Amino acid sequence: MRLVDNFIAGEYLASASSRRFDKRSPLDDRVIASVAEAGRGEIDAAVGAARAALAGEWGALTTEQRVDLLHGVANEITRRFEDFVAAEMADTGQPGHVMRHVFIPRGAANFKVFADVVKNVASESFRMATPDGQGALNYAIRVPKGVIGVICPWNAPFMLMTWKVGPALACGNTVVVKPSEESPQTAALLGEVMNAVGVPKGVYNVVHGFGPDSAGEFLTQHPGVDAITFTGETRTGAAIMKAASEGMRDVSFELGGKNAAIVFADCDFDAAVGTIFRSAFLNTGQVCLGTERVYVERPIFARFVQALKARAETVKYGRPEDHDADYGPLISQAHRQKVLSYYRKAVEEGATVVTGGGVPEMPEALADGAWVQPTIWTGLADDAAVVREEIFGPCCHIRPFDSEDEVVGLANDTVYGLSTTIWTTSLARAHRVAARVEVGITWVNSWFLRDLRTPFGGSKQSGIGREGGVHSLEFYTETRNICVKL
Ligand SMILES: NC(=O)C1=CN([C@@H]2O[C@H](COP(=O)(O)OP(=O)(O)OC[C@H]3O[C@@H](n4cnc5c(N)ncnc54)[C@H](O)[C@@H]3O)[C@@H](O)[C@H]2O)C=CC1
Ligand SMILES: O=C(O)/C=C/C=C(\O)C(=O)O
Repeated sequence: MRLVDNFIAGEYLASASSRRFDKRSPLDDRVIASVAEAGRGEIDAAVGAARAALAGEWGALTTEQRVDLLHGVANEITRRFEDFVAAEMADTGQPGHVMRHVFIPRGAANFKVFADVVKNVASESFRMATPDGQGALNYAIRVPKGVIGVICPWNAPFMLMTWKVGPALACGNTVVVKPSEESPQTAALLGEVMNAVGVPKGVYNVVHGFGPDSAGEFLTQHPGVDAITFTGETRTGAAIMKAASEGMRDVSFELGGKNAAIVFADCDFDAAVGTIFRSAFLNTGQVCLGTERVYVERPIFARFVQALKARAETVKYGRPEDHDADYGPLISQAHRQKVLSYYRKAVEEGATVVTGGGVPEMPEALADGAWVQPTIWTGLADDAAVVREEIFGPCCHIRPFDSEDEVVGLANDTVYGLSTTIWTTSLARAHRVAARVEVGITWVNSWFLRDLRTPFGGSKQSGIGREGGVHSLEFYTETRNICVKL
């Protein structure tokens, strides 16, 4: 069993209270790690180390020196690639090929891309007229915000954590990261990378624990934290926003979703089925950008339901290291209870269960894991809880529609607004519908194609702010204007 400790000022430390919690494997519920739970003392120490680093060596680096260090971090992640893959597979139980091709390379890219953004971004300037005719020159400078509190979820832990830490450090901030209690290992491992590359002590700190009355709450309430970036549940975002209002700290939130796929009859049918299969079931449905509502134009509705069902019934359950396996367990027994409660509710609400709806038969060694079947429903009312609430599991409801106006209304009939996918071969319709759907991110004839320079974030209750490319600079720096009389 692994010991996972806090990482504060460049050192791995247990907590002064000696409190630890167990991390269990999603595959079979075995305890795989004992994690130090940070108390208020550790949060004070981590925030203090982060403040000291700002005032010390880190704060004195030039942009070019910082950029070089962050390229070094990316290269060291790549050198330690298999260690990160192993740590993430252990925490999440998800297939190795997803770690190798998506989540861990993205972690390295998150450092490289934002280092390059910061190196190449221009600052704005305006020459103005003055009564004496000489004029004045305004120019803006960007300064780091300070100490950033980084609160992360468990579903793609390394990718989502570095998506925040990369730009925060590129902009010259320091960070205190609170990974999810369900996925502590890759954030801890990144401390070794920081030390190996020579990132000054205190720039990157990690504190472990839970949310309320634990490390998450202590960190977000800490007055030494200048801004908070968070990915996770909308309700948690509301609690963090309250904490951030003390001291008027800025927040950047990526929250829940109930994302729609809109499939028109003129679509490339096989591409739509194949990609919606991935968007509903990749990572066992635990992707905030994933699809839980599918709207299909009536002429192809029945064929689409049958094709997605056939595809869902081909998933191969297994351990992350099984080359054949493309489908893992949910993150935890607690999350499984939540997802299964929606499986039951769907039936109570009158759904037709097209496929799944329960727990698969697993071999004895995996019988205690958090496995659930990929599940498809039809026939639910638009106001059913299963159609309205984020489940965050491998499931979707498919409903027919008859017109463009109708489907836009259905897609927008939600408190969420994270992402959508539109499937059509009509260019005009794609542009028209994309402009009307109230979400931060729309993919046409695709899903999860990520260019890290683009604005990323949610509308309505799916988030606050945009990150990505120069948009990240808006959150991770403060812009100051300097006006020089000529
Ligand atoms: N949009 C997304 O990317 C994600 C959405 N979710 C949603 O959240 C649900 C529950 O997953 P959780 O990990 O429990 O999400 P969560 O929002 O409860 O937790 C995310 C992070 O926030 C921390 N946290 C929780 N309460 C806090 C508080 N009061 N103050 C400070 N930090 C706090 C947690 O310890 C964790 O690190 C999922 O079922 C799903 O619906 C979860 C993960 C990602
Ligand atoms: O690609 C990104 O930067 C973020 C993706 C977000 C998720 O996959 C998620 O939160 O589930």
